[in-house]
Amino acid sequence: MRAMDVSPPRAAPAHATAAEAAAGHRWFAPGTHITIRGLTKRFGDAAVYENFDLDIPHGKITSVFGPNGCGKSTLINMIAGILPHDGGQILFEGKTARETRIGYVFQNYREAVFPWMRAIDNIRYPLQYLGLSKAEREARMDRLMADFDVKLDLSRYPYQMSGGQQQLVSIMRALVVEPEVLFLDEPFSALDYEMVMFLRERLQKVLVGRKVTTLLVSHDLDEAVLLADHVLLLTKRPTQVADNLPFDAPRPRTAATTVTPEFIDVKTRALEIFQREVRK
Ligand SMILES: Nc1ncnc2c1ncn2[C@@H]1O[C@H](COP(=O)(O)OP(=O)(O)OP(=O)(O)O)[C@@H](O)[C@H]1O
Repeated sequence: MRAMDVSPPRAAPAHATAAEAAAGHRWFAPGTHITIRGLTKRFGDAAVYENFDLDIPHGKITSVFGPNGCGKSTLINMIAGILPHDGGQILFEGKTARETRIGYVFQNYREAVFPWMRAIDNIRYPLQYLGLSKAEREARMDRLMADFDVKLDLSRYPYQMSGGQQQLVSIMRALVVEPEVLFLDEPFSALDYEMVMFLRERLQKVLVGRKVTTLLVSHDLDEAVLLADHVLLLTKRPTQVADNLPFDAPRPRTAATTVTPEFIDVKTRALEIFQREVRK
């Protein structure tokens, strides 16, 4: 039997190769939170990912953008550990997804919130699994309420709330565990614009303030760029990284950010890369 690798995770001076990853190395480049090496995923005979490598930076927001069906949701679901992969390695500073506190916000909030629970109980729900004292659970709830500055009556049930309000509940529920990594799959796509602006603004404040490593899948290029520290552009299948564009405009970013030259420059470059990939 092979001895288990019980050495502590360690930062590496350079990137690990896929072969090193396959050999069970748990080291990671400084500043990197998620290290993906040699990732492979097939659905039947169709390879979605083949020997895919990626480093995701710590405490930053990375937007994932790419051609239709290239595997954006598949990627974040594999990283989050809710979809198995066929080969390769995904580590969070040397740890597995199970050893990492993760939050996930789905596009379909109607299926994500518990209809039989009041909004406040939906938000509080995951805290019972963290083994915290009552005082600490209450402190977490208070911090979250203060961060979001919610004016909403949270004693209501989901059916008494608008779609945007339900998505706010599901975002708050994902954040109450104070995740190290947050996954957002098209979180605003079915919401009205006023609510989208409110959620973008509050979410940015919390994620940047708490330095949560975030992966956001968005079909809206404006949104992908607006919220991101890095815009990860993917190719068609088998999917590879087409480019990874940094965007370091000051925060908070608002609708006014979208008319700045920096924003337009990154968006234009992203669009060129996207169109090149779609035409291939
Ligand atoms: N459970 C599954 N069984 C078979 N094929 C699947 C399954 N899940 C995804 N696929 C296929 O894998 C590919 C990637 O799917 P995925 O949903 O990750 O892409 P996406 O980039 O998020 O798509 P979209 O742009 O439509 O949101 C698609 O061709 C999809 O049809």
